[in-house]
Amino acid sequence: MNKHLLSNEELTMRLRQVGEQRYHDKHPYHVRMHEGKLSPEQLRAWVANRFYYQKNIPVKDAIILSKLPSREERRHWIQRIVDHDGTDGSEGGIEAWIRLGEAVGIPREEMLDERHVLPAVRFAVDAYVNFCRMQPWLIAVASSLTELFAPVLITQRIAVFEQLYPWIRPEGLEYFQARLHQAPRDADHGLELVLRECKDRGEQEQVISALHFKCDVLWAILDALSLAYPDAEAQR
Ligand SMILES: O=C(O)c1cc(C(=O)O)c2c(n1)C(=O)C(=O)c1cc(C(=O)O)[nH]c1-2
Repeated sequence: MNKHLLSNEELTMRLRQVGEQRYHDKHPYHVRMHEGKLSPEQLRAWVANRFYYQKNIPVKDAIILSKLPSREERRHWIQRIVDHDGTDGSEGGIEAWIRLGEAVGIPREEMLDERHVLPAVRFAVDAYVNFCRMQPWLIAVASSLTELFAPVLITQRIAVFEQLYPWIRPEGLEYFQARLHQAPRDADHGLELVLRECKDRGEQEQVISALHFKCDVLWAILDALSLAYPDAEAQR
């Protein structure tokens, strides 16, 4: 059995492999979204359900914040909460996602009252928050590393929405534009912490498993959407 401590390069490669194999861009629902094949109803369902993920991100980041061992790391991490919850004069990601909802035709109150949120989406997102609640901070931080893979995908998504879904009002894309600089910054910090703090091979394997778990959360959200909003061809 090969139990040596992985080098930073090796660990980074193992983490990237998890994304290459299991990130949600490979899910059929997501593939169809990026091929321009989702119906307006399917796209609205994705936006309304992803809102439950978005609104819980700062909650799980507050949980991680409370566990971080140093002032320096908390100073860094708190920015994630500000990015989503906003501050005076800058509304933040949750508001931007509500506007994305409006831009695809979902009234604000329908986003806020969660009427479109599927039970399995709720369970998947709650599992992510609870994972971060229960696990040591290093493992919780590692579960956020799907953000390593998000910038490429979000860059594509902006172009896809503009070109293949021209009925989406352009102001809806502001959320994704903001993530283009927030996500790489967050991913770099998360990866730096993981590489620096993993002390043995056991911990290294645990952070890889945490990323695996997180990919499963994102995958399960899309499984739920596929079941509730099947393709027109599949219904025939
Ligand atoms: O649209 C996407 O594909 C996507 C993916 C992810 C991700 O990989 O978890 C995040 C986001 N967006 C995102 O907007 C976001 O704020 C975010 C925070 C986190 C996290 O786990 O802390 N992931 C993601």
